Amino acid sequence: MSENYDLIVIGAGMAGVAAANKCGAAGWRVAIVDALPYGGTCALRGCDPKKILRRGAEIIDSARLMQGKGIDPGDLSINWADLMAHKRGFTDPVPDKMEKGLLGNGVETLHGAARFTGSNTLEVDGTAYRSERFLVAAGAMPRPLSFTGADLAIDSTDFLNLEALPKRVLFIGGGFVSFEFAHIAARAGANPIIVDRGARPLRGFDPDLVEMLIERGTGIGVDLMRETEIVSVAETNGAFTVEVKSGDQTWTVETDLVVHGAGRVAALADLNLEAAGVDYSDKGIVVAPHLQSTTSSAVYAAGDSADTDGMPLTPVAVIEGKVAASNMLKDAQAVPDYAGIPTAVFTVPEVARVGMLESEAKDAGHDVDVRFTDTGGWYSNYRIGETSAAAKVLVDKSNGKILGAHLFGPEYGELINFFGLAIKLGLTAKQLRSMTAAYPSVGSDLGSLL
Ligand SMILES: Cc1cc2nc3c(=O)[nH]c(=O)nc-3n(C[C@H](O)[C@H](O)[C@H](O)COP(=O)(O)OP(=O)(O)OC[C@H]3O[C@@H](n4cnc5c(N)ncnc54)[C@H](O)[C@@H]3O)c2cc1C
Ligand SMILES: NC(=O)c1ccc[n+]([C@@H]2O[C@H](COP(=O)([O-])OP(=O)(O)OC[C@H]3O[C@@H](n4cnc5c(N)ncnc54)[C@H](O)[C@@H]3O)[C@@H](O)[C@H]2O)c1
Repeated sequence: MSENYDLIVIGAGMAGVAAANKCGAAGWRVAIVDALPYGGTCALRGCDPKKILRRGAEIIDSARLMQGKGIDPGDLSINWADLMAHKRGFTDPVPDKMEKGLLGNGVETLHGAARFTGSNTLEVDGTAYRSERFLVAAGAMPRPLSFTGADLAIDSTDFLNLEALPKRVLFIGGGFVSFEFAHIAARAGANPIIVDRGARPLRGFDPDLVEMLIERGTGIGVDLMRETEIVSVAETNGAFTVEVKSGDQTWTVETDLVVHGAGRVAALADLNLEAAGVDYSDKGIVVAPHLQSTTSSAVYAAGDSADTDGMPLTPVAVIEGKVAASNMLKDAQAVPDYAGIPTAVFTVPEVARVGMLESEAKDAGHDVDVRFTDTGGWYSNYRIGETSAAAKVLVDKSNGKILGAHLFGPEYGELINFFGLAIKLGLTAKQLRSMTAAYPSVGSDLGSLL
């Protein structure tokens, strides 16, 4: 057994690295361990590579929107292999860079799968370690699916590494992963189908704007089957027959690829948390609001593997990693501030949200002024040929404060950040409207939305 550490961090993703760097820089003896190359989901298998592929889709879409308006898209197309190489130009250097950054902060970097052996001990591929504290930042993994042939579906990581994109692609689930990837696939020449068991996909987003997104998707060839369950998947000669069921009707869909977009669960199964006396569920480690395990004082958790009020998103993972680190360093009980954290589904165009949904605001008893605007005809959309765009801003009538903002349109994934800041600072709609934006920028539409 090696000597005592102040902290061992499990998982070198956004949450783990933020915490390890902070505690290492503060002079603690810190080690971090990952079973995979350093970088975690966001940088290697999620947000960043996804948005590089999306760039290809944006260019195709932008050119098509300008057809007959001075641009001839001709046979403009995505070269999938080259786009993938462009993606690897970003992802390949990440593990080295991240490890160097950690070493620079005095953090020891370990490689292998960690597994608890007691409340203050764990082993990494057979080597034992002891620490005063642990931060579990192990992230999430695709939810195990139980229908026959579920193992024939590839996951989001596999999709982001595809060497070639086949023509027919079926996505299981109507969430972030399926919508984002289907929008990329359609612009790359595929015919995507999204199969969702619910009546309303992207449930965390404004239903009116999601319906506009679905209609926009239909226009580019993204099909959606609602209230439809997957019964089974079977493979014959490299193609797949997917049996689906809606109500009492059952039918089959032929496809070349099946992609898992049916949600993710905390990646805790291999950690042997029972040995450390740590309570957990599919949502993550059960923690107090200050991110300490409710059943083991030596263990903290952050990011996708912590069961908190924060959504499983990168900005949340970073905030939680930093707050957990600060609480451990100071023996304090600070609570992460989740106010005003925006989220976007990076379809083309994107749908974005910050703060409350209209239904949440009304259920919470707010007297809500719902300011809905169809911005499809506005200058900023006319300029680029987009006709499908809208915004819904929720203002509390009692004090003028912004309760929520919901946007669907090009560049609105940037515009949403202004609303996030306004909600975090508790600004009123009038105060936000007092901002002067560069003109003509999408930011200059803000005043008119309020
Ligand atoms: C396809 C996709 C796209 C996404 N796009 C976005 C986006 O655009 N914006 C956004 O905000 N969020 C996005 N997300 C979510 C975001 O990636 C996650 O919320 C974020 O990366 C979580 O960070 P984390 O540090 O909690 O976990 P992770 O980054 O997943 O890191 C966990 C690490 O722990 C390691 N690990 C697990 N178990 C062990 C063990 N036993 N021993 C050693 N190491 C272990 C794993 O190998 C992994 O590297 C996306 C997710 C996916 C899947
Ligand atoms: N842009 C982003 O921020 C971004 C992008 C991708 C992923 N993520 C994160 O990753 C998480 C996982 O994403 P996701 O898209 O896999 O999940 P999700 O939770 O967004 O959506 C899953 C969907 O699958 C449906 N579903 C579940 N089981 C099903 C089944 N058997 N058959 C048919 N439909 C089924 C659900 O009803 C739901 O609509 C997200 O919650 C998000 O936090 C974020």
